[in-house]
Amino acid sequence: MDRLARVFSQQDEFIVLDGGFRDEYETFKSLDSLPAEKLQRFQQLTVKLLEDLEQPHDREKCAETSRNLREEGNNMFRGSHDSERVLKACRLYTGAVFEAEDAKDELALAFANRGMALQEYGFFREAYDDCANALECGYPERLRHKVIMRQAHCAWKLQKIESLEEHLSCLEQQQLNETFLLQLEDLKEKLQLLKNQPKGQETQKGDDSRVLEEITTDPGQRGRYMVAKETINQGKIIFSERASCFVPLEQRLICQQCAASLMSAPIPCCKCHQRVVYCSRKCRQAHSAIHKYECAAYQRDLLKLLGVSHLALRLVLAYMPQMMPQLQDSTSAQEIWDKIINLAKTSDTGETAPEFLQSLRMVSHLEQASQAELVYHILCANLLQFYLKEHTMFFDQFRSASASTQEWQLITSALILRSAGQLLSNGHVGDALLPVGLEPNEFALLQPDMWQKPRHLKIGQLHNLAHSELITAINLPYLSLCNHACAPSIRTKFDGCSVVNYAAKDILAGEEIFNCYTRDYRNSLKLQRSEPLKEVYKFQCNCDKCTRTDPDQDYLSFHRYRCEKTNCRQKFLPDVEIQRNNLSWWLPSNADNPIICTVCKERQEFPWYNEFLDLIESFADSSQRHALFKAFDDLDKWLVDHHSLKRNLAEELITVCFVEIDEGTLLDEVEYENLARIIRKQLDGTAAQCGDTSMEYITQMTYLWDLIALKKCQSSKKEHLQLKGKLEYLASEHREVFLNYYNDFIEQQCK
Ligand SMILES: C[S@@+](CC[C@H](N)C(=O)[O-])C[C@H]1O[C@@H](n2cnc3c(N)ncnc32)[C@H](O)[C@@H]1O
Repeated sequence: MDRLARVFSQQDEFIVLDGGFRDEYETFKSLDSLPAEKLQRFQQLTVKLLEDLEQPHDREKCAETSRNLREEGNNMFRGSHDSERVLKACRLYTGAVFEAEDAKDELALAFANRGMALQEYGFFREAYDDCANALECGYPERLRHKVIMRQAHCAWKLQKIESLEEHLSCLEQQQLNETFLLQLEDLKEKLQLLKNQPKGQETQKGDDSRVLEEITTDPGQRGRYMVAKETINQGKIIFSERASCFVPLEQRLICQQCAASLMSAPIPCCKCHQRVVYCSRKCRQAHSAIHKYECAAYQRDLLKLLGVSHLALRLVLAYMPQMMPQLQDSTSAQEIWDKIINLAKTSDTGETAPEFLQSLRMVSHLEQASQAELVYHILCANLLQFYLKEHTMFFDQFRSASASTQEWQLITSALILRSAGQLLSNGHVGDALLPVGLEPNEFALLQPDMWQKPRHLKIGQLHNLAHSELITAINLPYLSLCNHACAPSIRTKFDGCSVVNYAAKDILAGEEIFNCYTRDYRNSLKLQRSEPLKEVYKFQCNCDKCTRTDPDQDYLSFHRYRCEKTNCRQKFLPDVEIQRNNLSWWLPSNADNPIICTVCKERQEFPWYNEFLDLIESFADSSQRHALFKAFDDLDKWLVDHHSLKRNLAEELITVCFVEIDEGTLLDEVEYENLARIIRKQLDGTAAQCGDTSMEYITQMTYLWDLIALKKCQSSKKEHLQLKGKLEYLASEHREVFLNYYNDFIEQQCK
């Protein structure tokens, strides 16, 4: 980052924005028209930066590290084949696959061995892919029949008749020993059985594809927005959208094509130093049209430095081929740019318009950005365009176009800048559930302590998925048409690179459908929301919640106290102004912001707070636990209704309890019931403040599921079904895991 900041601060002085920002094209045109010597100095800095980012690569070292990990995997696999050891071997082999990088011989062996372990564990689709990976990387000729046999076996398990036929016919042409001949005969019989099997009925999809919403335009600042065409009941799906452009946040190792976060056999790009992975060969193939232009940037670890401009680059890489038919006859950069702007002005805004057109039409407030912010985005766009020119074949696609390559370079810089500006006020971030405390280079499905078989957790392990993280920055131009209100009308479920939007309440015909760009009115003060809305989205919120006489009443209802002074003991709501708009005094950053009783004006000392934390610390000591549960109940004396601190303290208590349980501490019956009671109370508080379909609710719910699965608390069938109903709001990869857990351990208790 330092290096980038240094170069950008040197390049800064070359950017002259006399007369302000006109548009993206004019900005780069004026940069291009700098005196030749200046322009050369400016671009030399870019060249030097890209050179400096190059990283040394020692293939020998990679091969050695990979070999060692593979051997460790072999030792693990050679022992007993209990499922935990097999999964440990898969994890070690995954390390070998990653570390091999482009040391192809080692890579082939690592893939082959991982395929063997995955097959043993029951991940047949992934094992099949790994066999293909091993063969592709040049697995030794004399042993290839072993890998093909394994592939055939997986194809049989996956009921892929054509692939099975193909592999068997390939094996028939090989010289096989007796054991392999027997296996071949066996698989041939299995193939016949598969072929004779009656075909499964095609399931009819219900046709509920009525469009419930439409886009309207306000000529003023509010621009386009979404309204309900008919009454939409709470919980109904309003619309879904699949994004073709997203980037992993914080260099997270999720599938670059489908954003899957639960991977048992991640396939890395072997060239870009373990920074890019796919969940399958299919995804790797589908992403190759983008990755061929990004690989060299990942090799230099350039993209993590560029924030929103990386996503902007993806938009340009993905949409350029779709725009080309309309642009390729233009003879000058000016003409191309005018056509792009005209495309963006056409009126077709619906869900059915191609994604690139929907994206071209997204609003941008770049003209209102500060000079420093603007210059930063200009320099990022310039850097990326220069990178594409020097290190990729990106500009080859313009060879048959009428305008010159230089003109396409200008257009590319301008488009990256334009997309970045649009994404600043239209981009979204997607979340997913991940195991608590997972290292960035570890994979959830390969954690041996958690799983009993593929996608089936061990009993009592669901809470280890109780951690929601932001994993993608994602372009969803249709969802972006929703304007903001502090009480959103939708609940957005992120499912990989798709979203499903549910009605968060009943919406009447003709009513506007709002998203919420910030924390909502129950989770923030008006002032805390209005700053980012002004800063990032450039408007002042006039929604119902912000314009009522007491705009903070809902948030404050989660901050009601009873005064601790004996001569007062009145219920009070803190005064937002006196509290300097920050009521979370328990956070270390707010330590100098004590709460004052608005009735007696006395400062509150909250002695019970530290006492409670001390009791949590000594949770392992069974003699203290009773006092802790009692202290939790006593919080009701000072924290009124669903005070948000009560939720926080419940969370601390529940987390510590489960850490102890995971480490083997056994609670007695009463303690478990107490714990279940606290979790239920916590869920009630979460439902009140965040909603009972929120990620907060779902993550907290996992603790109760574990106690029910372990038969450690009383629960009713009604409660089980209520909890099961929340699965709807999970991404499909997680829903499968939760549903397996329900079926494995909870369903039977309903009978
Ligand atoms: C994600 S876009 C929403 C769609 C946008 N109205 C359009 O025409 O494309 C965000 C921008 O819409 C405008 N906007 C969104 N909500 C608004 C509101 N409640 N009041 C005024 N403007 C709003 C702001 O310009 C904001 O930067």
